[in-house]
Amino acid sequence: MTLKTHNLGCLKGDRLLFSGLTLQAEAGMILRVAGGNGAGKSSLLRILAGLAAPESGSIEWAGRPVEADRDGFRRCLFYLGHAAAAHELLSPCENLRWACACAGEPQSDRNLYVALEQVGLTREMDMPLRMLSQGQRRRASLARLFLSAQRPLWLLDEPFAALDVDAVERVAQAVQAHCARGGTTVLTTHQDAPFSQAIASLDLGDYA
Ligand SMILES: Nc1ncnc2c1ncn2[C@@H]1O[C@H](COP(=O)(O)OP(=O)(O)OP(=O)(O)O)[C@@H](O)[C@H]1O
Repeated sequence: MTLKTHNLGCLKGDRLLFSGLTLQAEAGMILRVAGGNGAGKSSLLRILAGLAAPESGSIEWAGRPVEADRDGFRRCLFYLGHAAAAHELLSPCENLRWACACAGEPQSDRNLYVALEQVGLTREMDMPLRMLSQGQRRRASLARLFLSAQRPLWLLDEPFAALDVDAVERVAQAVQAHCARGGTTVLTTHQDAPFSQAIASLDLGDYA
């Protein structure tokens, strides 16, 4: 399924971050949104996820305007924000259980364990989040990638931030596997995207 935007514009305060943004991300595609600090990458992903309204323009998913079926669109997407929506006093396992339940996808203990295993967090899975390093916290939020195969559209804001080489590799593989099964991924990253295949790229600076 394809995600398209037409002439999207984003205004923050009195600053037009970008305008006239027309993009197309098809099934099987990884689209990297690039741009300097403050260019509006997170703002764009929040707009694509339906968490903020654009100043202008429109968004289409699978050939239909997203406003035509907001709930259906929401069920198709997995959005990973820059800052983790997680509780400091809960463990990675508890946070993951809670996040999946809130998304309407309660998971078995076994599934939670396997997802946390994928991000190398089984030793820390029952420790309060506040006792974990930044990279371990990021791994904890990324565990949801491994429980989101059925959501065709992944919108990932800085998925590689704070991760070590091993975790970057695991996440890149998860994204590639998602696209190999026909999923679509739009992501932001400041580092060279560590994919073994060529990916599409869009520089927000071109729309400033
Ligand atoms: N409510 C607001 N009012 C005014 N400006 C805002 C508001 N929210 C965000 N901004 C500004 O919008 C700009 C874009 O922010 P955004 O987080 O989308 O950038 P980014 O490209 O993701 O940056 P980074 O690479 O640093 O994460 C920033 O300059 C930010 O200060």
